[in-house]
Amino acid sequence: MERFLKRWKQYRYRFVPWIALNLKNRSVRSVPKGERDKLASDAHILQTLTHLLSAFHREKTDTDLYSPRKPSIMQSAASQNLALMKEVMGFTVERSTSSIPGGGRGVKVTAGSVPEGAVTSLYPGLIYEQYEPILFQSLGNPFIFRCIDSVLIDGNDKGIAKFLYRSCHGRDRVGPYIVCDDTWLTDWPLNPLAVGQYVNNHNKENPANVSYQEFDVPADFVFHLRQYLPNNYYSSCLDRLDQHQRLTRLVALVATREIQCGEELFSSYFTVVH
Ligand SMILES: C[S@@+](CC[C@H](N)C(=O)[O-])C[C@H]1O[C@@H](n2cnc3c(N)ncnc32)[C@H](O)[C@@H]1O
Repeated sequence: MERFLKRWKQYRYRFVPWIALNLKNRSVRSVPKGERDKLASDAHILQTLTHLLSAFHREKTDTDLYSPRKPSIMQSAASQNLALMKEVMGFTVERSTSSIPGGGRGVKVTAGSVPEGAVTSLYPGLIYEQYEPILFQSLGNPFIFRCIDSVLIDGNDKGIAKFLYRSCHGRDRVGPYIVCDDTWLTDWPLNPLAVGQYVNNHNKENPANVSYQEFDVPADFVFHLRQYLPNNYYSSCLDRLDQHQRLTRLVALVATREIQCGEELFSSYFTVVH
């Protein structure tokens, strides 16, 4: 019994509500604690993001919030950034129908091939510290992701989650500057990496090919590139002395092997930390 309880506590269920109903699908990714959990180093993730987001910014078209967001402008800016992703990273990923029957949406590699250890996507959403209230947002919500340190990220693109993300996005503007991206809530994400919330859990026929990895964006990250980061905090900057001096939690989905064009990404919703 004691052994059972110990193992139980070691589990880190990434998506609690769905996993609770799907114990038959359970299989586990086992990781050692701390740095050794990392498939890609923090320096590699930071370098990838800086290169890619700098390319977006260099080629930026006028999609600023102050101007009305016309679908045609947003669509062309999103396609342009997808092309830049291919140029900078050598591959693209996009949301599409999952190959798993009844699996809803999934994410596929749509151009090039993903090398092992590459950042394939990011898990967007509003970040909650473990002591912050999330009960109402979590009801019937399959998009609440749990980090290894129990920080929660709500990546739902509908309902109250969408409303709260949008309102925090507006709240934290610094003058004309946007400090996070909210276009992942639309059909035209300006950061094409921000589709990790649609990655489905692996099954027998489709073993996992990506793995979640927490990454904290340093406080001195290039300020004008923050407009492409698809995460923001639920808590107000007024609760903290300087919102923009704090680390920003991201979750990267890192390739565990080379993934070819046309393949779907699959993760493991279960992780055991030793
Ligand atoms: C984080 S969401 C993933 C995106 C989701 N497929 C969608 O269409 O929005 C988690 C939900 O995806 C579905 N899902 C994930 N993995 C699955 C699998 N292997 N088989 C069937 N459904 C799956 C379940 O409905 C689960 O609640």
